[in-house]
Amino acid sequence: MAVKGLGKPDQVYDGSKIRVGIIHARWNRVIIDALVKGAIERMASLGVDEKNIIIETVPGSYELPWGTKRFVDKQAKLGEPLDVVIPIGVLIKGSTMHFEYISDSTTHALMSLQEKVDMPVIFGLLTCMTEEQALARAGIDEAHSMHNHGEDWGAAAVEMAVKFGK
Ligand SMILES: O=c1[nH]c(NC[C@H](O)[C@H](O)[C@H](O)CO)c([N+](=O)[O-])c(=O)[nH]1
Repeated sequence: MAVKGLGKPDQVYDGSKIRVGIIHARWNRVIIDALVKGAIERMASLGVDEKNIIIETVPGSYELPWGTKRFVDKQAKLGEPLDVVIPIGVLIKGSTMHFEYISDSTTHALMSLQEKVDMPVIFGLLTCMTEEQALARAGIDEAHSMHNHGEDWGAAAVEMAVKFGK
């Protein structure tokens, strides 16, 4: 019996009235693009209009917290406020401690950002020890051994925006 992973939603949420921001890093781009595609496809399947999915990018995962804050502010100023935002980044362990410092600091910053922007900030940061782990979690490894985690993030975004929206 599969234990790990996102369980079935308690109901199917209608995303037709929400606006979602996706802000993604550009490091490890092949994996990023698969995750973003998975999130968009899942949100579209839940009724989110593709014109209500706004995409922004930053250089790397370390820039996600500040970039997300400014992205949310910019959309509000444009009169097109977001209901939820999905920062997406892929960190892959290298031979230094860079990975650990960025993973830890970015995770904490994204968690606390929710209070500042007063909206759900979905955790779309993959922190992987190997490239194979990252490919698998984007659903693009040879064996297709895992589902695309971007789909889970898209589903979480719709649920959190619909359930707890302002
Ligand atoms: O998004 C990532 N940024 C990475 N570094 C760049 C970092 O996020 C910043 O963009 C950079 O330090 C400039 O601030 C990564 N590594 O270093 O391995 C990585 O794996 N993923």
